[in-house]
Amino acid sequence: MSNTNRSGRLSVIGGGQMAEALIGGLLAAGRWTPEQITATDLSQGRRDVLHDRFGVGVGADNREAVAGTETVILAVKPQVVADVLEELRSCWNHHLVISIAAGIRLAWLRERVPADVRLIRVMPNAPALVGAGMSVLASHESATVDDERLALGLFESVGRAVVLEEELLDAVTGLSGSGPAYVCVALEALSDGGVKMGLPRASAQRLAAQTAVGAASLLLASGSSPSRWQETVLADCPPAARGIDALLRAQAGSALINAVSAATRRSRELGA
Ligand SMILES: NC(=O)C1=CN([C@@H]2O[C@H](COP(=O)(O)OP(=O)(O)OC[C@H]3O[C@@H](n4cnc5c(N)ncnc54)[C@H](OP(=O)(O)O)[C@@H]3O)[C@@H](O)[C@H]2O)C=CC1
Ligand SMILES: O=C(O)[C@@H]1CCC=N1
Repeated sequence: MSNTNRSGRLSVIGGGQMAEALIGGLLAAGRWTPEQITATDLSQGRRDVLHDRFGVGVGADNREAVAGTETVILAVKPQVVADVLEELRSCWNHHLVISIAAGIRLAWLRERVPADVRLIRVMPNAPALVGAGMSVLASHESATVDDERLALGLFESVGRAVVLEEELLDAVTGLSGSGPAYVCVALEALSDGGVKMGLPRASAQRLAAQTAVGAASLLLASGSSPSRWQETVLADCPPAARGIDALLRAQAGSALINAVSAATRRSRELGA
C-alpha cells in the first residue's frame, strides 16, 4: 500500500523560515509529494529557494494557490494575517486552515472566514528547521478528528507535536515558541564564560551547544524533572555545585521566568 498522504493538496501562504522547515519535513517524511504542495511568497527569491530546494509549486498569487488546494497553512507574520484573509475572502470552499501565526486566536480567525472553513491553530518553533521542533496544536470546534490527525502528522514531520487547549497557546508561545532564542542567549553566555576561562571561541561554542543537547536529551530520556537532575549533579560534582551557586546568586532562574512571562504577554497583545 502506498504511504503517500491521501488528504489532497496543501498550500503554504508565506514562504519564509517556517514554511521552509515544514515543507522540508513533510517531503523528508515521505508522506507528501512535491506535486501536492504549493507555496506562495511576495519575494521571487523565496519562491526560487523553495522551488529549487524542494521542487514544490510556487507562486505569488495566494488566491490561486488556495483555490487549488484543500488544506492551507497560514505562515505569514501575525501582522499580515488580516490582509491575507481579506484577500482570500472569496476563495474559500470547505478548506482546512492551519494558522501558525503567533498570538492570532481561533475566534479571531473564525470571524474572517466562512462557516464551512475548519480551523486549527499551531505554535511550532524554530528547531523545526532541523526536524527537532516542538509544536502545540489547538483545534477549533469546526475541526474534525481527521483534521486534527492530519495537522498532527504535518507537525510531527518536523519534530514533536501535542494538542493542548487554546487558552494555553500564548504561554506555549512564551516558552517553546520563543524558547530557542533564550537558549541561544544562554549558549552565548556559556561560550563567553568558556572563552574567559581560556577556551578558544569555536571550541567553547561547540561545547556549550552539545552540552545543551545532551542535558535536554538526558532529561527527556529520564522522564525526570530538571530540579531532580540538578540535585543529582549537586550531590556528585563540586565544580557544578559551585557554578549553580553562582547562577542562583545571579537569579538566573528568575530572569528566565521573566523572559517566558514577557513573551507570553507579547503573544497576548498580538491577539488583542
Ligand atoms: N520563526 C519562528 O521561530 C516561529 C514563527 N512562528 C510563526 O510563523 C509565521 C511565519 O514566521 P517565519 O517563517 O519566521 O516568518 P518569515 O518572515 O520568515 O516568513 C513569512 C514570509 O511571508 C511572506 N509574506 C508577507 N506577506 C505575504 C503575503 N501577503 N502573501 C504571501 N507571502 C507573504 C514574507 O515575505 P517578506 O519578507 O517579503 O514580507 C516572508 O517571506 C509567523 O506568523 C510566526 O508568528 C511560529 C513559531 C515560531
Ligand atoms: O516570529 C515569531 O512570531 C515567533 C513566534 C514565537 C516567537 N517568535
